[in-house]
Amino acid sequence: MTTTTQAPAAEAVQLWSARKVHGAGDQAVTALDDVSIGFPRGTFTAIMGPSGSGKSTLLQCAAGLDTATAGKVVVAGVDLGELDENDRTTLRRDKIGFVFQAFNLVASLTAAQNVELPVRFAGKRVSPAEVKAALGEVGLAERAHHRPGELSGGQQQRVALARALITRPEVLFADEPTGALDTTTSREVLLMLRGIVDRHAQTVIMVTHDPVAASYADRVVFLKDGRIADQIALSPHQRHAHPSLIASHMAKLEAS
Ligand SMILES: Nc1ncnc2c1ncn2[C@@H]1O[C@H](COP(=O)(O)OP(=O)(O)OP(=O)(O)O)[C@@H](O)[C@H]1O
Repeated sequence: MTTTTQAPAAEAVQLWSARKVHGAGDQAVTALDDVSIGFPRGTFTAIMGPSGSGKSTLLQCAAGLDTATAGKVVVAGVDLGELDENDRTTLRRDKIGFVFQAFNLVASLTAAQNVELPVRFAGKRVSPAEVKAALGEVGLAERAHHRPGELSGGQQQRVALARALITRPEVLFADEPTGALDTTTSREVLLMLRGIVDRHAQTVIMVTHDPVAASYADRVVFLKDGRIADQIALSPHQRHAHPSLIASHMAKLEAS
């Protein structure tokens, strides 16, 4: 894999003038329009914005699941534009964790076997102690042998979180991780995300429509029409307490 050192060490992910155009000709849609932003290591960023503002596109380009049409995306010091598809897949496997709204667990496997999967995919030996520790970290050590169907939605998302973190990724991308959960279980998952940032200096980038979910982050970035329209930094004592502040920024953005 080609490695470069363009990214300042402090940034886990950096976009420079990133542009993404879907389709061509009359059908062309500019989903990301000259976006430059850094995601410092050990921080939790929420990405919000109206429907169609480019949140998923930003996440997909930043995670190497899609390629920017122009500009540069650097993850863990590696310029994604310099990688071929194989190297991008390797980078995603080794450096990036994902959690999705739909959990995406394998129904026939136990919680422990689901958590082991990324290690197996990387062709590495699975350490039962590490799997146990990963499940312990999300409070599910006692549920290691349960299948997803025997777990609540919140517990399934916590297994997905343990699976995403077992490879100690440089960055964890979360796409509406609480979208399918009720208020109580959402809170458990958000506290867990907050905890891995605070305790393990994990970098988390989360797309959400929910101001309450966004209020667990250090920073909320608002997109509109493919551009960064606004940002708010939340100090530790402002967090959780200000979903209404975030909601009012969103309302202003949607009205403008
Ligand atoms: N594969 C695609 N082909 C064509 N247009 C696309 C494609 N993917 C996204 N778009 C368009 O790009 C723009 C940004 O889409 P994107 O999904 O990134 O927005 P979003 O903010 O995540 O939206 P939502 O909140 O509704 O999920 C939209 O206008 C969308 O229709």
